[in-house]
Amino acid sequence: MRGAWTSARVRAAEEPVLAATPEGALMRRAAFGVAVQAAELLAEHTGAVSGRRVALLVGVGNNGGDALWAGVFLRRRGVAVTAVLLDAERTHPAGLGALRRAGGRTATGTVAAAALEHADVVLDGIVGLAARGPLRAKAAELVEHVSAPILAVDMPSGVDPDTGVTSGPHIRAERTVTFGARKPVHLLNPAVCGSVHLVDLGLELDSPDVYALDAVDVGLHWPVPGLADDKYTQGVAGIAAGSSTYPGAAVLAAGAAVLATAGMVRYVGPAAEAVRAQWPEVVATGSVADAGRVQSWVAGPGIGTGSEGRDTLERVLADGVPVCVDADGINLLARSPTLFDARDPATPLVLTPHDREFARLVGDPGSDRVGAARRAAVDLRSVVLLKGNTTIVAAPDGRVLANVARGSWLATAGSGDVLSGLVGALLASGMDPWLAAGCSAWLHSLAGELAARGAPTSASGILAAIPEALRGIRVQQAHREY
Ligand SMILES: NC(=O)C1=CN([C@@H]2O[C@H](COP(=O)(O)OP(=O)(O)OC[C@H]3O[C@@H](n4cnc5c(N)ncnc54)[C@H](OP(=O)(O)O)[C@@H]3O)[C@@H](O)[C@H]2O)[C@@H](O)CC1
Ligand SMILES: Nc1ncnc2c1ncn2[C@@H]1O[C@H](COP(=O)(O)OP(=O)(O)O)[C@@H](O)[C@H]1O
Ligand SMILES: [K+]
Repeated sequence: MRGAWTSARVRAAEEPVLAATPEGALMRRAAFGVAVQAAELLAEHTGAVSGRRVALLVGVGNNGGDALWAGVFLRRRGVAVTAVLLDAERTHPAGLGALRRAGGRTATGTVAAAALEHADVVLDGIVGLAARGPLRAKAAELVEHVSAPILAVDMPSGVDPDTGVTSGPHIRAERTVTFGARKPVHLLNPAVCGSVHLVDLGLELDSPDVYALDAVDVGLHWPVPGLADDKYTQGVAGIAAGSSTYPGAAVLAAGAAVLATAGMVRYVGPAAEAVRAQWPEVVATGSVADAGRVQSWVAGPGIGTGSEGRDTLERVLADGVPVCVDADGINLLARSPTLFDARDPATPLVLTPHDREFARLVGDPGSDRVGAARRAAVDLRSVVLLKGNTTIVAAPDGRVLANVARGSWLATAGSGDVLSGLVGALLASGMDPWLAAGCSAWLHSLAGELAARGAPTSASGILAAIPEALRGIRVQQAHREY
């Protein structure tokens, strides 16, 4: 798993390393990493390094200092470097002196505009860890002149380092070189960072503020039956979904659970006939009382918000096994919070709201979706999976992971029902509920991409792509084992 740490924690971790190293050593190390990546970008885009032009956008702090020192290293490779200073008086003195000695130039006014317009690559050293708010007017005006690829120093300027939120003009980088540790922006808003490269500064950091999964993580955790397993030992997932009006939600959620893991799926509800017709392997009954034992429940997709749905949800929450509550189940909880009392707080609960359901439950998530999901998880003593292009999964113990979707094809009717079936299957396997929700979101996104392949798909298409997505991560796991 990759981790990211907030700017305050990275600063705190830098302190002892700064104290133990000669002055400027850390900055030069960081800047060298920037120069290496800048040279690579130059070579990729222009076919050469020596003789090419790099412009530096230099703010008033150490982020600007990094850019200036990177300019020094690029000069040594024969690059023409021009620094555009946002405030000459407050520019990093050692960096500026070193760049001048190395033959770099500084520019203001129309010369600066021309340097930015003609650069082959531009380094964004406007602001880093100390960033607050969007680019200020002067910086924003200068950035207007840039059409070359931008390499962000530490992070793209104008973007909040800890939330990834943009609220005005900001840099959109092709590549970002960050130092010491990834910051949340790198996991939460990769669209503005481009590819992220990490320069190790020897910082000591544990328990990241935000995690992200990759294919190997998901492949390693996804349950695979062993020699001694049978259909029961792998966990039986129960699906309480659908209604006579919405049988499709039940078919999709049950189908996702069938395809996600081996073992067994039970269904309860008024859509039993439709579910059986599509998935003959599902054991379908009319009510929770008749369902037989399960190791997890999914409750909510398409159950409506009437008394029947409410009774089902209450029974499921009282069943003493992990539950994933989605869609109408969340609306029912929002409308009647006393329903939460049916649950033993020690039994895991995963809530999977989209923004509007989240708002009904605990209020508008706002732009800081990580903060909102984290608070909701603590308040509701549940894992909260807040859906969106970036899906946030927060656990009541404070762990948060972010899953950035591969494109937006998942935004299609019934897609969430498929996700809830995946979560139910992984909960039944006994997986940690936070990880179960995270792995589900990750695989859902991959299945969406495989189903779409560049053209609109459907929830049924996403469902049908689950086996291919799983085969893909099993291959990754096999590679890791040898
Ligand atoms: N510490 C270390 O060991 C190492 C640190 N390293 C590097 O230092 C960086 C942190 O440097 P830093 O602390 O000097 O602040 P930095 O981010 O350059 O900001 C400077 C000033 O910009 C301003 N400003 C704020 N918002 C703005 C906006 N939206 N648009 C425009 N301007 C804005 C604000 O000043 P103000 O004008 O408000 O007085 C702020 O004080 C870090 O990201 C990494 O690159 C590496 O060398 C590795 C070793
Ligand atoms: N713009 C988007 N980009 C990527 N994924 C998205 C986007 N919008 C929604 N999604 C994903 O699509 C799914 C939609 O779920 P949901 O809103 O419950 O739909 P439904 O109720 O129709 O099943 C979620 O997994 C969500 O994360
Ligand atoms: K920057």
